[in-house]
Amino acid sequence: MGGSDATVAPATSAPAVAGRLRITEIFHSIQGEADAIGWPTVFVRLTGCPLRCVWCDTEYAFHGGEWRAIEDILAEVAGHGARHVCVTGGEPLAQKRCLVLLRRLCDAGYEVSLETSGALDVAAVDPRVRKVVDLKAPGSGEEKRNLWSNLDHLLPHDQVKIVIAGRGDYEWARQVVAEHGLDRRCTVLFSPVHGAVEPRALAEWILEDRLPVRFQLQLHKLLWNDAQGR
Ligand SMILES: C[S@@+](CC[C@H](N)C(=O)[O-])C[C@H]1O[C@@H](n2cnc3c(N)ncnc32)[C@H](O)[C@@H]1O
Ligand SMILES: Nc1nc2[nH]cc(C(=O)O)c2c(=O)[nH]1
Ligand code: SF4
Ligand SMILES: [Mg+2]
Repeated sequence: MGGSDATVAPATSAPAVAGRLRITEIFHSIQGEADAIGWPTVFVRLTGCPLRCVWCDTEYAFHGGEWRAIEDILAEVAGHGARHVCVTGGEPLAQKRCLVLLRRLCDAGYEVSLETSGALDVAAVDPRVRKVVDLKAPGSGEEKRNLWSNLDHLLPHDQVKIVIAGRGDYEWARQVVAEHGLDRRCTVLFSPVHGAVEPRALAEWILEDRLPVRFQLQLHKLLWNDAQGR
């Protein structure tokens, strides 16, 4: 085999302990967003995010968390007994090993979705994962972070989500959808920033303009109005 250097293990046989991720929380709830809305789902929330969207509802995931081995995460997920798993954050793709977690979850047979900011490259995400890729509108304060090449990696089961803080964001989003033919690539979701724009106003703008996009509300906030968004 020629593998005389015992300190260099091939990546595929690296012990589980080397595959740690920083995790804020793992919890079981109703999926409140995107295509899998309504399904009982286990959420794996990875710690840390390089963005600072002004309306972010998950600032508690920016810092802290606990380093956990992938095997340990998989065991806790399994213990909840759900078919759907959502990997979110923070920004999950900011931790490289997130790609391994996603692959392992798919291998284990779960329906896996990934919530991502659209600022990090999604090219290496397992194609079995349903990617929910945000495009950050100007009202987020993070428009400059959009990685437009991510649009080239969208599969029909993926979704693009634009979270809208007002009429200006809506007009930006309408133009982006048209310019990039987004509705021909995958489902496009428009979601109001919780508490910032009247959901009915956004619904009526979409109807008035006959936009080929899907309106969504964060169902968990209607159900629980929990500051931690469960
Ligand atoms: C907390 S983020 C975590 C994943 C990733 N960082 C991202 O931005 O997609 C999950 C989703 O919640 C959305 N979100 C965060 N704060 C929100 C708010 N105040 N109102 C509506 N959606 C919000 C984000 O836009 C994103 O689609
Ligand atoms: N119930 C519930 N559904 C969600 N879908 C996406 C979430 C997220 O924070 O990414 C989320 C969340 O925080 N809670
Ligand atoms: S990218 Fe996601 S987690 Fe990061 S600040 Fe924006 S909404 Fe919050
Ligand atoms: Mg949330």
